[in-house]
Amino acid sequence: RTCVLKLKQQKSPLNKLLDHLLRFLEKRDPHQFFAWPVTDDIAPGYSSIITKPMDFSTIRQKIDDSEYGTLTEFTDDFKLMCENAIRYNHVDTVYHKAAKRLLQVGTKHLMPENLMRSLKPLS
Ligand SMILES: COc1ccc(Br)cc1-c1nc(N)nc2[nH]cnc12
Repeated sequence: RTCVLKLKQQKSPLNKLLDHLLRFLEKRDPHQFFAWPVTDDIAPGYSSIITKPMDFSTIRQKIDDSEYGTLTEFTDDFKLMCENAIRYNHVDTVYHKAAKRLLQVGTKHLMPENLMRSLKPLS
């Protein structure tokens, strides 16, 4: 029985990379605004304005369920998460500003030439 369990836990190279990238991106959200789904209690009317919610815990679950076939699908969810906060929150809020900064830092490190930098220690 244990051998089957071990096989299941074997991570694919893509999942190892996405795991590494997620941890890197989560570190740039010190206030944990993006750690969990935004609720209507936290942000009135959020669910009627933001039709495709996304957060780091959902991204984590999708990695663990091998739902990402490519890096682009992961990057799209990361950008969606940031853009939701940029759209819902006014420009002068801490959430709008945090989302813009996270998006800028994240896209920089998700570019191919910079990806190699974070890939090297993994190889
Ligand atoms: C999970 O969301 C939060 C958690 C704790 C706190 Br304090 C704020 C938020 C939050 N609030 C708003 N208005 N917009 C967001 N976009 C992403 N996070 C948020």
